[in-house]
Amino acid sequence: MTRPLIINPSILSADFGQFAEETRAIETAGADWLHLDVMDGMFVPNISFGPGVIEAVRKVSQCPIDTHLMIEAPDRYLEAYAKAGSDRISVHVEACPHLNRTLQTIRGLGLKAGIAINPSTSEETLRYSLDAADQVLVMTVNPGFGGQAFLSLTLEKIRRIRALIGDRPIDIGVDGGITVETAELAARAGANVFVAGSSAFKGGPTHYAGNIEALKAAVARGAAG
Ligand SMILES: O=C(CO)[C@H](O)[C@H](O)COP(=O)(O)O
Repeated sequence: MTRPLIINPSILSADFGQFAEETRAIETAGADWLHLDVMDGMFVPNISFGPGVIEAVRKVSQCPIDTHLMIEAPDRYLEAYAKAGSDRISVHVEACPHLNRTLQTIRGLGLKAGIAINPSTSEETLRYSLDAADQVLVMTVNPGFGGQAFLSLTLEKIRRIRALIGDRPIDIGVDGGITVETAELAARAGANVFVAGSSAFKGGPTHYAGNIEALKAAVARGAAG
């Protein structure tokens, strides 16, 4: 099944001192969704922000908000991130012993449910939860920090996940080290949602439209094979 190609800038790479302006600028530049990276200093070795920031983004943007919880025991916070204005929430397979239940809870809150998977985790961990998911978010770096290099070993995994999904209406996102070059490779492998931090925000607001246009052209080339 063909899914729409989505450019999903990660707010982690925005200038936090100009948060509202940055959010508006990246949306005006052509962002399809906005990706909000929540880090707890436990599941990943970095701390980012909590529901207050999602609420602030919701106030200034019409874009779908794609919240990525890089946290331990995410069930504790699903309601808070839903209330804050998320449209989609992804949790890590590595942080959810009862993944199917967690995904059902997210859907029960009226949101799309996503499963994020680390580079060293097998795609087999997804098999029995796919029917409860709307998205698989393939980490193409080890999560925790922006600006890392794309791990090419994940391309084969994207292809395997695409096969595992079959014709179910599930998006495959890629997250980490997404540039014009790696976005094209990931699209060719079967991804259709592209989280871009550094490459979307590089050069400041006057470059955002050009950055997003270049990413859109790259993923269209990749998807065309
Ligand atoms: O989840 C993430 C890191 O864990 C981010 O989404 C990632 O930071 C994207 O940034 P970049 O495009 O610079 O790699």
